[in-house]
Amino acid sequence: MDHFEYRNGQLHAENVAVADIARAHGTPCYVYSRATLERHWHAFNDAFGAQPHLVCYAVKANSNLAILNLFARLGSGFDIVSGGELERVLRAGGDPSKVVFSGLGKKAAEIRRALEVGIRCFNIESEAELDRINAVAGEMGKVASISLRVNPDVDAQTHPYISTGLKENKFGIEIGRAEAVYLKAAAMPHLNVVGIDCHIGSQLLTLTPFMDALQRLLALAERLQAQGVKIHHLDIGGGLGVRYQEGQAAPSPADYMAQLFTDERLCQYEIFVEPGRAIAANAGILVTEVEFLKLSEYKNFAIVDAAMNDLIRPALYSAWQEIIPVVPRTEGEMATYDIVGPVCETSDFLGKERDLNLQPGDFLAVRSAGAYGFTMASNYNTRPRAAEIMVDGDTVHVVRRRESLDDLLRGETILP
Ligand SMILES: Cc1ncc(COP(=O)(O)O)c(C=O)c1O
Ligand SMILES: N[C@@H](CCCC[NH3+])C(=O)O
Repeated sequence: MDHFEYRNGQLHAENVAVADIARAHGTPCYVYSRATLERHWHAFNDAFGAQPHLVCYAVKANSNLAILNLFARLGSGFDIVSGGELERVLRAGGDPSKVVFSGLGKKAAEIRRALEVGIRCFNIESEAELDRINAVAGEMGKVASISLRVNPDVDAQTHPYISTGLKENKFGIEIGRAEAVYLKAAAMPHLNVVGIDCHIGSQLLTLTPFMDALQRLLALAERLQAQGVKIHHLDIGGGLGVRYQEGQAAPSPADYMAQLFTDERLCQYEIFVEPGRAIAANAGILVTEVEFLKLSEYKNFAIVDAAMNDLIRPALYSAWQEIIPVVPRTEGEMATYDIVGPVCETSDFLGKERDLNLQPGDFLAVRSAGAYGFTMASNYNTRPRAAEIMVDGDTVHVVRRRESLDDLLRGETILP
């Protein structure tokens, strides 16, 4: 259970009772395990053995500075999608020369800043972006290292909202056009072609789509090399899924790499990988308190103090995440509840039809909440965002305090 385990009748995060954290720091709060985060990062890094590679942690999954700093200390690279994420990486002590910049709407100012600090590579998503990066680099008297994010038209077999590698998706450059665009890029004075990039989607539980995409990338790389465009690295993106639910099977990073490297052509390139969820999801929980129980003959609701503004995945993708009691009751009855928040939307639920033995005041933990939890949180209904807490062995660190109402209202003005 990844450093979140029941001991002495209650849930622990590493060596600390989660109920003690909830009482000391209030709910809702996110609780992360340092040991789990580091173990997951190493699982990716070690899966490569002696193969030249760079693990570029996808910052969007969980961008808390303390987490980025842990990975920076391990020598990690980072996959960013905005100037904001770049500043986070820098502030956390990340090495800009290990940063790849993805995303399809890079603004000139963001490109300028990335060139100024010397990132490793821009993953370019359109021909227009090629022109913009060439122009900005030219103004600065620099040469930008680039790869094209290729859209291989492969079905990632995941939720349609997080599939990115089909030709109808907005991402990347259609693979049929890629060769022509590469030749154009290679001729631009302020661009240096260094790699090929691809990211077909998130929460993939089978390896076949990754293999299909890889075959297309390798074939493209061969065609480009034959035309004198030197390809140094292949960036295979992120996307490896995790087990959210009992009975789900997710390939490990080691399984994933073993499968990819069955094609030996891969060994001639440096391999970049951009995992987010597979590193962070099961390293975090969202802890919430039951405020009220609302019972009827049709339906039981447990109204809790976390809501869709804290964790939007259930509302947005009908995502299923396990919900467990922090201190399981030894007396009383199980009942079937929808676990809902206080937000004024019917889609505001964390889980539906869960069998739990509950009383008001109980703490619940939503598991697998370390990725795309806090980073997707909002202030909807003028709700302050939750605290983020990192457990490191016996020690509890508040790595982001709960927002205050002052934080929330800052910057707004009324008319004179
Ligand atoms: C370009 C890119 N790289 C990496 C990731 C990280 O994906 P995941 O969290 O599924 O590993 C994403 C998000 O899907 C992405 O868009
Ligand atoms: N936000 C999504 C994943 C999207 C990945 C970003 N490209 C999730 O919570 O599952």
